[in-house]
This record gives sequence, structure tokens and C-alpha cells, in this order.
Amino acid sequence: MRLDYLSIFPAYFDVLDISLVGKAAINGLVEIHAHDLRDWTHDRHRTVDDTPCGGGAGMVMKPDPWGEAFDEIIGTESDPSVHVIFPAPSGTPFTQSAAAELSSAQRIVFCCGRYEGIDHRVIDYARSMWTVHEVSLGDYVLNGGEVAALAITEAVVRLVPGFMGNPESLAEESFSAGQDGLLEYPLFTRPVSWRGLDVPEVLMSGHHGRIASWRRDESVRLTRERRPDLTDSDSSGIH
Ligand SMILES: COC(=O)c1ccnc(N)c1
Repeated sequence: MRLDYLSIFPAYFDVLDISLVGKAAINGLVEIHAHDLRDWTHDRHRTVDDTPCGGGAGMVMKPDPWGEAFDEIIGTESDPSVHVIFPAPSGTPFTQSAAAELSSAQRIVFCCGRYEGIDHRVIDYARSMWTVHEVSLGDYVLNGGEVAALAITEAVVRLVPGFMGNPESLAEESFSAGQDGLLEYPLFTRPVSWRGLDVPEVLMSGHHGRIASWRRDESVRLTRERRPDLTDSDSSGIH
């Protein structure tokens, strides 16, 4: 999997060399390329923004640098196997299933907006050429798309076959099919008693059936408490 990041702050992505994603890069599972959008400007000030047509506060990212960057980084041919991601508050909520789908992609290009956003024609052009995803991490605004691109990268790359040492652990995580799309149950390890707080006895019983039942009940309880929206989904099995 090749991952490209287009940003006016490409140094944000240096951190990928440190994290587990860096390990995947070393193992050849993923190839990471960060690019400075200003490299595709031609004026002395390396300008990437301009005032919004129709008025309004703030500045909008000009389409020209994006188009020239696309030409060089992706090419001028249409290819639906290339996934172009625009993180934005106005995007579709990013989910574990979206991460799973993207984990089989061979090519993902992250377009990190700044200022008030990117000229919409950039997204329209990208849609005419590649597979575009406008995604949101939640109902809040960031200063730019870079942090969201990092979060999406981590969610996707950890699902790439061969990345996780023990792929079985993925099946028991929150939102995974193995959990029926429910939130993960509480986890405990030794010591059995810590500051007056004990590991639930059932987990020390060695009775696998009871342990499985307790974990399921905890997942259902937590999901009903914190994410009632998930309890109606078909995959949850809870209604
Ligand atoms: C500039 O991007 C954002 O502010 C952003 C991106 C993805 N998810 C969000 N909730 C915000």
C-alpha cells in the first residue's frame, strides 16, 4: 500500500516514521510519501490561498496547486483504484468498516485542507478521476486535515494483512464483527487486587463459558449506555 500526504505542513507526517506505521513501512507493507503543496506554486510567496468568491471570512485554498500536485503525484489518467481522502468536518463519519474497506486499497492519497477549506472544484475534479472519500472524525473542527489523516492512517494500516503480529486480537476490538459491532468489554490484568480494586471473579474462574457470557453482557451494557445508536444496527444483534 502506497500512502501519499498533500499538505502545507508535511512535517506532520514525520511522526509516521516513529509509530507502528513506521514499522510497516520498514517491512515494506506500506510506502509513505509526504508532499509540500507549496512545491506546486509558482509565485515568490508560494501562495496557496485566496479570498472566498461570494465573500465571507477567511481564505480558501486555490485549485491550481492541487491540480498540478495531482498530475505529478497520481497522474493524469482516471483510475478508480486510487482512493483520495479529503478529511473535513462536513465529511461522512469515518467508521471501522470504512477503515476495513480502505485496508485493501493499493493507493491512498490524503488531501489535507487548511484555512476555511479547499476550492470545491478540486474535490469535483478528483471525483472525476479517482475514488474520493470526504470523511469526518466527529462533530468538531480542527485547524487542518493533517491530524485526521494521521488518525485515519492508523485505523487503516493496522488492518493491513501482515501488519498486526496477532490478527486474532483485531476480532475482539470495539466495532469489530467479532464483537457484533459492539463496544469492547472492560479489560483486566495482574495484579488481581490493586488499590482495593479487584479483577472480577468470573475472569479468574477459568470457566470459559461464564467468561464469554460476562464479556458479552459487558459489551451490551456499555454499548447501550454509551452508543445506543449502535444497538439498532443489524450487526449488533441487539434491539
Ligand atoms: C480541517 O479538517 C477538520 O477540521 C476535520 C477533519 C476531519 N474530521 C473532523 N471532525 C474535522
